[in-house]
Amino acid sequence: MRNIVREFGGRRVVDNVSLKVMPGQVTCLLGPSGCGKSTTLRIIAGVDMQDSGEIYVDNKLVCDTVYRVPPERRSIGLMFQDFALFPHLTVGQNVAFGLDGPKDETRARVEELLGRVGLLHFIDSHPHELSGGEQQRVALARALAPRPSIMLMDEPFSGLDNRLRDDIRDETLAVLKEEGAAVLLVTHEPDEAMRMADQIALMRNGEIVQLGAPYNIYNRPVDLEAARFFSDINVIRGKVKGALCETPFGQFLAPGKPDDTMLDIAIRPQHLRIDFDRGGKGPNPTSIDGTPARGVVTRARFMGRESIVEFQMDYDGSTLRATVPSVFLPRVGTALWLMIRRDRCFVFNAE
Ligand SMILES: Nc1ncnc2c1ncn2[C@@H]1O[C@H](COP(=O)(O)OP(=O)(O)OP(=O)(O)O)[C@@H](O)[C@H]1O
Repeated sequence: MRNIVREFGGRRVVDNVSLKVMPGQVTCLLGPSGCGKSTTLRIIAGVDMQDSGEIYVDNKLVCDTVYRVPPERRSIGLMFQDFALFPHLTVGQNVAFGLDGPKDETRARVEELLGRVGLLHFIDSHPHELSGGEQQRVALARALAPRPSIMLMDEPFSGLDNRLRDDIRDETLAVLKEEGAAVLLVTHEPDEAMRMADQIALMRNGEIVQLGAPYNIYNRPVDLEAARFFSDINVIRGKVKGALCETPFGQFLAPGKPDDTMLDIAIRPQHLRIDFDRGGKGPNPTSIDGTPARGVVTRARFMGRESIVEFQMDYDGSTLRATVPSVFLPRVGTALWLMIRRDRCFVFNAE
């Protein structure tokens, strides 16, 4: 899609979005509720129309503001959260629904897909005899049956309970990869995007603010909001002097930033280092971890795989949060020292 714009009542809901989705790849359109993800998907599907911009499938124009290929001829498969299987048709008939070739070819394709999602034995059952997760897999088989070039999926797993969801995500991903369609999956859950995506398009207020592989989006967020979208984050503010940012945790490199610029140093809770108090003193500063700052534990919670410890910092009374693997539960009131790994922090202009 190129320069897609969509307005409702003068408000830009999709703001100049360009995006390319490659065959055999899953792109996740990720963003908070209301940022315009579903509208984007509906425009690609052809059930809504952009105010400007173009859409191409396999390099052929399918829609601009004057020319428009109808939805059913766009070679696009759809799967939504409230995927409804036809209740009066069998599982096999549901999957065969969009196929119009010779009977034996249709039968072979239906069996191939049901086999792939592990439900061939349900071919003559009716949807109500299947669990939610099984119905979901039938819906996937149905959407993929006509070999669409593009699969559009809008929060397809949100109706499923948590434990089921992980398995279905993995299975779905395997089937999508085998079929080789270009997949655009809408989700507001970072975990889902990280799990599914080859490429994440992070969307905010109708715009794609960052596009990249999950690793890069997580480790090189464009701004504080992008960082915060993926996990809890601590922010320490500092002021630039001579390309260095002064903070209670020592200096951070701030190349190219003019003096007196206020910066936000952002650090995820798992990247704070905790050390013990030695009669009012902390560990010695190092080039990797900088200067330690002292805080007092205000809360400590055991979460199973990790523990979350909250500190009130001596330097300004603000709260920082650290996660530590396994069981480390300091008592409330304990003084400890925190350090920030230089290679794990993000430096942004202050908001
Ligand atoms: N037909 C419409 N008329 C007017 N406003 C609309 C219409 N469709 C969507 N909107 C508005 O556009 C904005 C974006 O909606 P959209 O459904 O694309 O967001 P979303 O990112 O998919 O959110 P969610 O995850 O909650 O579904 C919302 O504020 C919504 O109210």
